Amino acid sequence: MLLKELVDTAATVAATRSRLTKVEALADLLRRLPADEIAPAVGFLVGRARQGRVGVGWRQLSSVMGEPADAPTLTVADLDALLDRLLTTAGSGSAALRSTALRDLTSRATADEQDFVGRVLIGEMRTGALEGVLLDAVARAADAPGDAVRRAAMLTGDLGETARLALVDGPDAVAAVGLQVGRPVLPMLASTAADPASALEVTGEASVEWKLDGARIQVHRRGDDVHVYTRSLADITHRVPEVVDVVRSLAVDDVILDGETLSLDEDGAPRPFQDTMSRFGADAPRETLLRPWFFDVLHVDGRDLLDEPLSARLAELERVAAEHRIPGEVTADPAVAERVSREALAAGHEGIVVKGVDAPYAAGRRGKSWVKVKPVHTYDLVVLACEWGSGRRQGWLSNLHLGALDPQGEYGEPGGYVMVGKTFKGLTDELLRWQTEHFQSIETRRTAHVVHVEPTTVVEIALDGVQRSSRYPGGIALRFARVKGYRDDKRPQDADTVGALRALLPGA
Ligand SMILES: Nc1ncnc2c1ncn2[C@@H]1O[C@H](COP(=O)(O)OP(=O)(O)OP(=O)(O)O)[C@@H](O)[C@H]1O
Repeated sequence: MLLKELVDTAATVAATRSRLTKVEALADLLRRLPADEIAPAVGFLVGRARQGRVGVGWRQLSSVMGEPADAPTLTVADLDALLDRLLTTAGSGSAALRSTALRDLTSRATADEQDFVGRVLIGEMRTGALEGVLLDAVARAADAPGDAVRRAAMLTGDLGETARLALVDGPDAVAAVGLQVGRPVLPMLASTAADPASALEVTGEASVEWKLDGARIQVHRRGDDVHVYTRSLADITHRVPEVVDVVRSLAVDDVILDGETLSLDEDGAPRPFQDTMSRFGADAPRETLLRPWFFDVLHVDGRDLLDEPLSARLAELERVAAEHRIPGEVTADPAVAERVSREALAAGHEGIVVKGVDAPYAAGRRGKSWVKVKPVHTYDLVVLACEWGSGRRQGWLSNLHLGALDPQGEYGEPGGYVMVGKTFKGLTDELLRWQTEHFQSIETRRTAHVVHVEPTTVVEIALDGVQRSSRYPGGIALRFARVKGYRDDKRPQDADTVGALRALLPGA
């Protein structure tokens, strides 16, 4: 298929607020795509190419981009092949080869296509809300039930593959998608309540568990083969050998476990969140030892447990990984939940997660079956720009410009980001060093004091609240914002919304 058809559909989708019009436009496109272009096309549309990030920066791209072509000739397969090429061309002498490949393709693109290709390569496709719409479009185009398509997407963790399955192999193949050891599923997520008693009101009798302030892990073991995945399903097995050892030591053949990992200091107190996350980085130092704590089990020795109630899954967890369970208690009594919360906070953790004992494991959903309660508000925001520091921080990029997601396009393009504040608090020397290098590598332009960057870096910010402000376009500003750490495991479209922050306004 000509890339132009995809670019035009993306433009139609961006230009309308009507969900139905979006779904129809996408379904029409999906029906017309040849089988081998379905998965690549879906990846482009949702801003997640099959190949992942291929390491092209804005600067490199603008240096090769020449005059656009007059007539559209590029195909979806051409762009997919370019990404494959960029991914496999690495090492010495590769920069010139990569530039040539980029120049060849972009010189054959029309102006609209150049813009689209640029956004695909940089990973800046602003389609945060598009995944749900796309799943509806797949269901419509394949004449398959929406629920089955959504479930298949959660279980495969792969929208493109789900679309291909639905459109090529048909609705029965979608319905047959199950858990597979070795293929990560999207994690179940929690909603939020103000205190333990209100959380229990939502869930009824619940497993009230410590909320450890580490990083989410999902581990898959088949025989001796163990894989560890992050919240965003990246495979980090080789970075966490001590977690692999723990999983290998369990008395099972096959298992899928869900949990949290973090490092403790000599006294058993949790180390700062940043220490855990830094272990997930590419050349992370190994000086802190990670420990896994598991809170759920999705599969044991040939049995899928996803649809079993939590009470049954916890009984299995106790059987297979008793020593590595997260602390918690099953109760319907608010006083007990309060006590568990106090114990978690006293031990230096973030709060609790309250989970209804009858609920199945809802992969990829943020529902009412899991409710988190944390006394300190933290939000995930996207870095839009960074200011050069002064004094002791001279020469370092320091003060962050923070953006919240604007899914509906209240302040600009839907899926864009609205600036809501700045902070340079909470940054360690190590983070300053890292961010100075990182932000210059994703720079889009700069002025004397500020480096503007691609909105791709998610940072977790603790705050005391928000106030009304005329300084920022969203009309709100963060109060006492401080950096907790970078969230490599989250995508920019997972950032918190401007609406969620506005809800913190006094009297909102
Ligand atoms: N006992 C627990 N049960 C579930 N999640 C836990 C638990 N302890 C810690 N966590 C962490 O808390 C998160 C649950 O909150 P949520 O689903 O909102 O994810 P999140 O968006 O990563 O939130 P947060 O930034 O608050 O960790 C999980 O992703 C996991 O990393």
